[in-house]
Amino acid sequence: MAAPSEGPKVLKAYKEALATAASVSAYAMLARGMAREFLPDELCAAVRWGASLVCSRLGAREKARHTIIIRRVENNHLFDAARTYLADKISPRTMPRLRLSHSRVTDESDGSSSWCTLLSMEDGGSTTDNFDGAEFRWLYVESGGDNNGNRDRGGSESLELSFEVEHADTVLERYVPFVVSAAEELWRQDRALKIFLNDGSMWQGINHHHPASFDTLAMDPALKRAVRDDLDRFLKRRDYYQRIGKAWKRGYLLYGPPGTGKSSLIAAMANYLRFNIYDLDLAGLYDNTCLQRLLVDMSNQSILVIEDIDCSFDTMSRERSKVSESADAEEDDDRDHRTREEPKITLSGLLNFIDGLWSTSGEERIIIFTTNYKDLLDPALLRPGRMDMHVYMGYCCWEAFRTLAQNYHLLEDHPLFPEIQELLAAVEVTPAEVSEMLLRSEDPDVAMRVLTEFLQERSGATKESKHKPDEAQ
Ligand SMILES: Nc1ncnc2c1ncn2[C@@H]1O[C@H](COP(=O)(O)OP(=O)(O)OP(=O)(O)O)[C@@H](O)[C@H]1O
Repeated sequence: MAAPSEGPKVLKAYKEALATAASVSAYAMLARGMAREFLPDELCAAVRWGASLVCSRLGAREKARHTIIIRRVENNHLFDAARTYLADKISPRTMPRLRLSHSRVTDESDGSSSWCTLLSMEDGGSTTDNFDGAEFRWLYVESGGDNNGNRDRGGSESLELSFEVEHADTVLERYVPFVVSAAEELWRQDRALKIFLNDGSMWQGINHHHPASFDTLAMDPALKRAVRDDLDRFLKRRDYYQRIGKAWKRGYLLYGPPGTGKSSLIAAMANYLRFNIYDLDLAGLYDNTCLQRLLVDMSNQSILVIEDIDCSFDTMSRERSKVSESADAEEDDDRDHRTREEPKITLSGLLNFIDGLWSTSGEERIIIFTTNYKDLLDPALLRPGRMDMHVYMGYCCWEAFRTLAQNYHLLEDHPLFPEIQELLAAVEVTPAEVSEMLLRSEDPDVAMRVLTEFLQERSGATKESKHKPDEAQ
């Protein structure tokens, strides 16, 4: 610290320093102004180049960044995809200002709507994303609109994606496709599922809230894994199907006795994939034109289900002759006329039709046939390459029972388990029958006893304990 006598000297030196600094900056401003005025553009550019060279030698040069602008304009799917993708990246924890909107979204396939909540950035907000070792920076920019930020009145919105120039190839070839597919996956997870039933040649949709999932499905664990893995592979194979020139579709034949979970498996697949279900009733169809219209009206990412395929074509013929008889009695109109003709839809016709139509229009389609009697099926359906996977839904095995015990009573273990395991190995009961027994009581002990007695009865074993008053239910 300076001594008191030195005070005035220090003050003077300080004032001189200030004056010097002021004059240096004044000279610098003057020099910049003069350079702009008097130096030719070429010389200025050369000076800038020289300066950047010095900087780069010193390692201080910033790498050149390029920017791609994605504007919000009608039909620019990419803007919506990027916004959805970013909504999943940004968080009120890390960003001080965010916008939250709650809007009604209309499903184009059937006109129904649902509500959706979306976080987005404010004007000037930015976030950084890392992909394959490259850093991508997103900036949200708004311009125009009225003073209340109403962009409907002439304003515009865009997302600016900037990156170091060395990543220019990555951005278009890999990063943008990645953003789009991530957004599509988020949309898929968010959307409310629907099940469509055909009323003649029109689909009628209702919300599909079936709770079945692969976790709650009682079936052989290895088979369950195989089905799930097959679906995963199918989803990832867009490019593969394109390369081999085949429609991006997959066929499953589910067979087994009634009550073994074929419908539950379909619901679990739909929930897993987030695909809508189109449950086709062939008996309601008059001819190929109806069928064609229904198939064309299906959206992508959907499952076409034809249940009890072994009797569908018989039923169709029966329905047709029934209508024919009544039409004979009442006498003709146009529709009656058609009903007198022979059935126009055959199984192989249907299959060829699906192959043809789906290879030219839709993608990501699954077709599922179910039957209780595989032996009765038309060989056209069993031909190699026709249905990609045959899934046998069988009687309740021990592993399947464990799933049901967990579903209904959260039971991992129970003193009656060993006996139930032995009985299940000896008798044929469907998961539907076991479920029904488990639902008889909310008390796990009682439910286990009820099931044991049921199984004993089935196996014809003597059940002494059943007649004891305290155990009887
Ligand atoms: N494998 C299973 N896992 C879980 N629950 C099952 C299973 N199988 C049957 N259930 C129960 O039984 C009910 C009827 O089963 P589901 O309709 O899925 O059988 P299905 O094989 O399709 O019968 P159907 O051939 O008669 O159409 C289901 O709602 C479910 O509660």
